[in-house]
Amino acid sequence: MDIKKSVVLGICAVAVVGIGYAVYWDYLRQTDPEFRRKLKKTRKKAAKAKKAAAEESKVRAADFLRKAVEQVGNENFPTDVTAKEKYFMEQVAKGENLFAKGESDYLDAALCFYKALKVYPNPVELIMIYQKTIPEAVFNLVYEMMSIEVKKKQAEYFENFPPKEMNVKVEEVSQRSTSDDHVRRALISTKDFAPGDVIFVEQAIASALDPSLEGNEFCSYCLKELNGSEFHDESDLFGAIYCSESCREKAMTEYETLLFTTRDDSRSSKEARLMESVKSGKVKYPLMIARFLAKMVHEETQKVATGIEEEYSTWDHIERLRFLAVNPSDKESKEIKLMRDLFETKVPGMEEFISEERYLMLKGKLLYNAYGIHTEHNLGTIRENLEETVRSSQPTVIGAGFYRVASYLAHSCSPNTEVRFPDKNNVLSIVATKPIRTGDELNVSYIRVGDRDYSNRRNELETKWRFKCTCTKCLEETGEIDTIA
Ligand SMILES: C[S@@+](CC[C@H](N)C(=O)[O-])C[C@H]1O[C@@H](n2cnc3c(N)ncnc32)[C@H](O)[C@@H]1O
Repeated sequence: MDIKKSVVLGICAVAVVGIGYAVYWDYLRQTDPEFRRKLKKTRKKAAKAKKAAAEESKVRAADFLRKAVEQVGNENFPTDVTAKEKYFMEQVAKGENLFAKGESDYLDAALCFYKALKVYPNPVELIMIYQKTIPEAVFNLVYEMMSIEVKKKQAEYFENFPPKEMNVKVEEVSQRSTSDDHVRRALISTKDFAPGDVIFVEQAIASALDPSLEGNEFCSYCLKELNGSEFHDESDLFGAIYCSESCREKAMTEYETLLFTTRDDSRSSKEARLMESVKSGKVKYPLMIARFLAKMVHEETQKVATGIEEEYSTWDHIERLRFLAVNPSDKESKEIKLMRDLFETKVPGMEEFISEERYLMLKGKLLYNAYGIHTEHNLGTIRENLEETVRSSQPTVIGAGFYRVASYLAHSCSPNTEVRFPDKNNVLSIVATKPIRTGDELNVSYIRVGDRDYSNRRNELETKWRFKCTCTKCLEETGEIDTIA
């Protein structure tokens, strides 16, 4: 018998045995209930074991990834360029060798690629390269590590921010008032203070002068009054003036070059239209939003250029601030169009980032959280625009500023702290006005109190910040003091 035939016969014999066994099997299945029961049990057990094994390997992988992120977070990475390059090349080569070995080494391979990301100057670009060059399963593991890291960082936000030296922490407090119960975030003192003590000092994320003062006596960057010495920028066709060379330079680097350096000074230019809308609407927030967005772009480009990344970006800080929703109207649609037109030619893709939802959110956050910046000058003609609900206990303000930490301060008509601008610019100081103990909640007055009665004050607070003030002063005046435990 030749080999070919024997192979065919062999196959036939196996097939016959196979068919015979299948028939016998089917017969048992149909006729023997005990067999059927056992069979079902065995199948269930096998499926269960398979599921458990898959679960276990998933849990093991998740545990590996979590621990890996933790370990990488505590690692010291090289800082100088040559050492970074060397480390990067080593990790990438190691990762490639590992994934070539097969699935069992995918986790270790992913860890190498994740470590390489830590020293690469433009991580977003590298992720895009990974997506095209490494196996999908490994890429997904790298991606998973990145999202664990982001979630961990976000979850720890209020443990790391505000920094310890600011003497305050953000905590959730439950508000028991006569009208409603809700949880709100508040600033709690981490030290004792006497009246007059400065609790913290804070730089603005973005600020803007009242439009009537732009280009006129006040510094466009720090909002300080000029004392004769003005610094103009030749390329700025919109008349911003500065109190010092340093302010001019900062404005140029952070936002001005991006926003307003243009060869087109016609009234129809995008820049001119934005300024026209700010001035005619007598509102500060569009300029603040434009500056804020430009600053974000600057922050991102700096990150790529220097490889240095702050623990939390400005966007991370902003994201957490609460706000009141702004309903879209024609006015907002026009503002959004203006903003998109302005950015579209300057930063590709930015016009998509400025979605209606994002713009309204930013506007809501600014109006809800910003502080009016006051000076001691007698500026009787300058009044807060009614639409701009910036917080201020002073009747006159020269502009507004948006701050990361001070945003969390609650209101009281008889507050234990005060917002001050001691250098007569946009740098804010929170100063104790009463003795403060560690653990006390800090508050400021969102509105001018003076001799206004409680219903007048409550009206303003309810209209602008949608809460009913139940501070001791209000409760004393209303006689409600005993109704709150
Ligand atoms: C600018 S935010 C302050 C931070 C805010 N508490 C948070 O949770 O992020 C203003 C909002 O805080 C709340 N708030 C401030 N002072 C309050 C007070 N005395 N009583 C109740 N709610 C207050 C109100 O909801 C108000 O609209």
